[in-house]
Amino acid sequence: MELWPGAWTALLLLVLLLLSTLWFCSPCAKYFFKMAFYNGWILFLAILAIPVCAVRGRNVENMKILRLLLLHIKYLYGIRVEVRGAQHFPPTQPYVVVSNHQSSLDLLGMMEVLPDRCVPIAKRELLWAGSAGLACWLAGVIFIDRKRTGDAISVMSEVAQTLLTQDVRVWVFPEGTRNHNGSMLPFKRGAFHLAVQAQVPIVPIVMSSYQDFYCKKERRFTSGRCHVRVLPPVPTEGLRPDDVPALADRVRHSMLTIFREISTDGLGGGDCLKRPGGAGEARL
Ligand SMILES: CCCCC/C=C\C/C=C\CCCCCCCC(=O)SCCNC(=O)CCNC(=O)[C@H](O)C(C)(C)COP(=O)(O)OP(=O)(O)OC[C@H]1O[C@@H](n2cnc3c(N)ncnc32)[C@H](O)[C@@H]1OP(=O)(O)O
Ligand SMILES: CCCCCCCC/C=C\CCCCCCCC(=O)OC[C@@H](O)COP(=O)(O)O
Repeated sequence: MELWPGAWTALLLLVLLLLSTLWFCSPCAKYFFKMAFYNGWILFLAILAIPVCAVRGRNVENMKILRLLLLHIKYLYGIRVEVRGAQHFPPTQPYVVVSNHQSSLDLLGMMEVLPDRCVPIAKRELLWAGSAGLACWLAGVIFIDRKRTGDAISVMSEVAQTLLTQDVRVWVFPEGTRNHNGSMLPFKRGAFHLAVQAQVPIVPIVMSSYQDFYCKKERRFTSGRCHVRVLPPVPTEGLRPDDVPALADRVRHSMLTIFREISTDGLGGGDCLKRPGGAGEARL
């Protein structure tokens, strides 16, 4: 079917009008647009990053390129990221960073403080996230198969060696999955075993609750502020595998205390916690 040339313009204008009406009238539609753009923009940036990173091959130094490309996203979304405690990063030695994991938006806070030669540990599925997966692989992200505990543990043990021999730092989300419920899940112990095996310090990092600007359940995503707090390193020298459970509990407790302190409502309560009868209400 042939369309009158002006019809294309009219159609385009109609679509734009529809999209802008949705944007201004429906917070839910706005949420979906913003999330779609977030993922789409990262996939696009990854396409730009791949050829630049490929020159060096798989190399932790490529993480600097990803970081540089990702740092502006907070401005696009009107999110102010305020960092405190960056002086706590040990200047030279290897260490294990542990941080809370609320959403893929953690990338914004993470890029703000990511130390040099620091690689995140990620679920294997991310490797298949198109251009983003390839960019992560080129930047040395360590992938683990969460369905195979034995394999994941042996990857972590290899990482313990790499930390020391190649002078790298590792970033682990010890909750092991995203958690939107305004608290922290029990910590898995892989990061702590890793630090004890390598006898390197643990640097806890806490990102405040996103509840004032983001809620997946309510489909709400506005501008806002996120506090990122780097806590003093926790030494592991002299600790043995038997000490890992107590170490993990101690670190989680200190992180949860800070999370509640820096989150807007003073409790670190997630969006659903603010509503009577909300899904996470019983957790506090
Ligand atoms: C410019 C464009 C850019 C485009 C790119 C976009 C992004 C940019 C770049 C970078 C960002 C990438 C960031 C990606 C982040 C993705 C985040 C995630 O994927 S989080 C999910 C994956 N991570 C984790 O799961 C880490 C935490 N998990 C653990 O530590 C786990 O313990 C585990 C090692 C994975 C194993 O888990 P599993 O559930 O299978 O078992 P358990 O935890 O129950 O452990 C069983 C048992 O084993 C003990 N254990 C654990 N580890 C060890 C070890 N290393 N040595 C010895 N023993 C170990 C554990 O303690 C349990 O025993 P027990 O119960 O007795 O304590
Ligand atoms: C710190 C977050 C890193 C985010 C990287 C964003 C990449 C966005 C680009 C393409 C979008 C497709 C892939 C989406 C992957 C989202 C990454 C993420 O946040 O992983 C979650 C993982 O941890 C835990 O997984 P589950 O919560 O158990 O399911």
